[in-house]
Amino acid sequence: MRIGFIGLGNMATAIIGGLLAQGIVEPGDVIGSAKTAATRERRAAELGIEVTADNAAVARAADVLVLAVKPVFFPEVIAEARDAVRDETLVVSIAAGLTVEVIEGLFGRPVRLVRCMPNTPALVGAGCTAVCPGPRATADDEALVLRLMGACGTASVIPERLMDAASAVAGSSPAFVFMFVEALADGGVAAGMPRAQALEFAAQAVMGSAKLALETGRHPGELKDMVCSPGGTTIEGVAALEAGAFRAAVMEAVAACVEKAQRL
Ligand SMILES: NC(=O)C1=CN([C@@H]2O[C@H](COP(=O)(O)OP(=O)(O)OC[C@H]3O[C@@H](n4cnc5c(N)ncnc54)[C@H](OP(=O)(O)O)[C@@H]3O)[C@@H](O)[C@H]2O)C=CC1
Ligand SMILES: O=C(O)[C@@H]1CCC=N1
Repeated sequence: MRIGFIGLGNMATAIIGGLLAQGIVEPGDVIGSAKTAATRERRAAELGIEVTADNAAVARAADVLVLAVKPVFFPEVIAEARDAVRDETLVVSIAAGLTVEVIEGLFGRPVRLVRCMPNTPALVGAGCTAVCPGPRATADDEALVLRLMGACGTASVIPERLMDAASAVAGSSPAFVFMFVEALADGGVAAGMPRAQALEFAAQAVMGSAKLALETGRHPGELKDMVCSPGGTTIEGVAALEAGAFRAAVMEAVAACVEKAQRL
């Protein structure tokens, strides 16, 4: 099975890196295209994959064709690739906001299409991918995408009406988490910690907290309460976050992402 990627940016690279690290594919199984020679050369060197400037060549070579350019470039890359997409080619879109109907409209004919919303932790096998099979995708197509993306973390089928929400909560949220990690570390540095140590402690605490929530299944409020000793230090920090409208800011960030996806 050959997997083709049109677009070799941040997300495609995270998926390819994850698939290679998990041993799901070999570098020779992957072909990709990018706009600039600089990106093509960098990805070929980093990942050992075949690269080309020719999007149609990627579509011709691929059993699974992943469309991994920004939504605004979908019309032009699909125009270049569509004649090379065969009836048996499985097309996977990872674009935010673009519905199955819109993508099929760009192909001008029915295609076997699965929409996915992955995130960059796929690179280290800890991704979270929402999967939405289009009407012409078969049960085998769905199973294949779940197997591929599941190898890079978790992968779950969701209805298309929830894809914009999943795009925010899974796709975009790593950016918010990294901002939080950076801010935690800044606070540690302000209190005298060396930068590298503060970053390591902050990232490890975030990872451990996520693991605790996932593995215990306990409500995050209960887990928060377990940290707040009566009259202790943590509740002072919780009060400071509430004064800064921390949770409202996070909810507004999710809503802003959803709104933007609906406009794409
Ligand atoms: N980044 C993320 O965390 C996530 C992104 N996504 C989705 O993934 C898609 C890609 O996003 P992201 O990886 O962040 O974007 P990037 O900007 O990092 O990468 C886009 C890639 O597309 C290439 N490209 C642009 N035009 C063409 C073209 N005409 N033919 C071939 N390749 C082209 C670019 O090439 P070059 O480098 O040469 O300019 C680049 O390699 C988007 O649709 C986004 O919604 C989904 C989930 C998470
Ligand atoms: O910012 C974006 O548009 C993409 C989609 C989800 C994460 N990154």
